[in-house]
Amino acid sequence: MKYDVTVIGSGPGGYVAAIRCAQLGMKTAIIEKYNVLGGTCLNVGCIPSKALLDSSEHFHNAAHTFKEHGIELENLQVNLEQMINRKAGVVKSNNDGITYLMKKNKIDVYNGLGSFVNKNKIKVTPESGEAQEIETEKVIIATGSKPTVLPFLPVDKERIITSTEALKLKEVPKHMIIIGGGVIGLELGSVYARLGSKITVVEFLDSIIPTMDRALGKELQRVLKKTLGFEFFFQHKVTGATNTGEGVKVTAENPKGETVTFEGDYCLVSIGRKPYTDGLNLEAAGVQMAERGMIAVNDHLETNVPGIFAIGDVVRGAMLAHKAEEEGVLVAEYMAGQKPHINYNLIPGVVYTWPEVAGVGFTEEQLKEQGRAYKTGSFPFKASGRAKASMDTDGFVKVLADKNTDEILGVHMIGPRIADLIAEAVVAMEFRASAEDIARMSHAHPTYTEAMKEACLAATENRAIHI
Ligand SMILES: Cc1cc2nc3c(=O)[nH]c(=O)nc-3n(C[C@H](O)[C@H](O)[C@H](O)COP(=O)(O)OP(=O)(O)OC[C@H]3O[C@@H](n4cnc5c(N)ncnc54)[C@H](O)[C@@H]3O)c2cc1C
Ligand SMILES: NC(=O)c1ccc[n+]([C@@H]2O[C@H](COP(=O)([O-])OP(=O)(O)OC[C@H]3O[C@@H](n4cnc5c(N)ncnc54)[C@H](O)[C@@H]3O)[C@@H](O)[C@H]2O)c1
Repeated sequence: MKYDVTVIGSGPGGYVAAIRCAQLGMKTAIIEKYNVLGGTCLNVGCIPSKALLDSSEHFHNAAHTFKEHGIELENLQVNLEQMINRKAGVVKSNNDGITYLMKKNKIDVYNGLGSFVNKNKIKVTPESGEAQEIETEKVIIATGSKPTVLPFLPVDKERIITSTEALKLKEVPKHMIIIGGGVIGLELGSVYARLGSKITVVEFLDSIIPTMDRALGKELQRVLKKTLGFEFFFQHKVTGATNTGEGVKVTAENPKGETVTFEGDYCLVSIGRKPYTDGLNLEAAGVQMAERGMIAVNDHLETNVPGIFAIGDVVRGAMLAHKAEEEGVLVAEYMAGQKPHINYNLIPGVVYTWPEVAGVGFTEEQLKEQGRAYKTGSFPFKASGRAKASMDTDGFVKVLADKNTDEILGVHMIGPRIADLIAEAVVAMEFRASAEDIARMSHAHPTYTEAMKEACLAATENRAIHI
């Protein structure tokens, strides 16, 4: 079989690229080594983690806030097995959805490991059965990433686990030690803290979610400690972890250079992810690598070999599903002769804790580093009528705008339903709105979105109304 384009990997980068290629009239194939489509995001990432975050949030609210709302429950219990089964059902229904989309767009799906024979020929080796070769004019590599593991942190998938195992535990841990205070650690830590686990986060740097605007990590740390009892150990360099049979022992070096030991029953290693290219046989096509295991690409996401492209977690940039999707669309449109563009500075980052956290554009730290003249406007949710009604008063919206032109340069939020609210900031910034533009737009009352308007009012001339 000969294709115009073959996509290797069916995550959000790969399957979206395949659909866009098919929409543009290319004869398209997609190769996925597992028997289900959707990649990390759908099978062991975004979707299952959000399913468990939702379930655990219901439980936490039932246990802690329902009474205040006048709803009384007796014998509240966690049925973890049902929670995990529901999650599996959510994943399955999305798997089916992608299979349907492949059919609808007449994309041929091959299950098996894809590896280059040469730049126009790919061998597909299924788990069982005969391998076959397909010919192709162009290739999009979308093979994603895997958790980073360190030699002194031997993940045994029993007690010392990664996010993949944490999404299907058979019991609620008594004490989960989390190595790395990034997105995965805080989201999955929240799931189990809400179900009753004690959570200890051991972080190498001096803040959680350290790449986001620093004000967000500070507020999230305060709230997670207050509402879920998280304990944080910063500037601790983890040096080892051992499965003791009944539990785990984690050793770390504290800021004074002393060795400290943490004991728990599970240890989640969430210290980042690394690009995944095992088995691709890139040498056969002559594709060059960049630093840290990434595939090297140019601005059009084309590798050094003309006609071979790479997108998503396997190339530079944020390891996010929506970034991978945009890149998939860009490559398809570029192949079709269009002139697509991605503004990487406006790809939002979201953490699905409660309160949720999100940011887009420059952080205050980045603006300081650039020496840019900027002004800030903030609005706390404790002054929002909507947030008071739902008792979600932690957090704020912070807007950074150019001091001279008033153009919005960054928006950083922590609070209720922020994951959805950040879209307004993205639209505003894509259209290069000023803070006053947003401040003058009507925002429905009472909604959480009013906090964005108020923060823009605060940034404009310090004229927020409700504070
Ligand atoms: C726990 C967790 C939660 C996350 N939550 C979010 C979130 O809420 N929002 C967000 O934006 N991002 C989230 N992410 C990150 C997100 O999952 C990734 O950024 C995204 O999946 C990257 O997409 P991708 O298409 O590049 O690769 P992937 O989704 O990793 O897909 C790559 C696919 O390629 C296949 N493959 C690899 N090699 C071969 C081969 N040789 N032949 C055939 N197939 C191959 C793999 O099996 C896989 O299916 C989360 C990640 C994790 C782990
Ligand atoms: N909501 C989302 O969008 C979402 C959710 C989950 C995962 N993801 C993506 O998946 C990727 C991986 O997530 P992650 O949480 O593993 O990585 P991360 O990069 O978000 O966080 C890793 C954290 O571990 C710390 N760390 C690194 N080495 C350490 C060590 N030896 N000891 C102690 N701390 C150490 C880092 O300083 C950092 O704070 C991220 O790039 C993220 O974008 C996104």
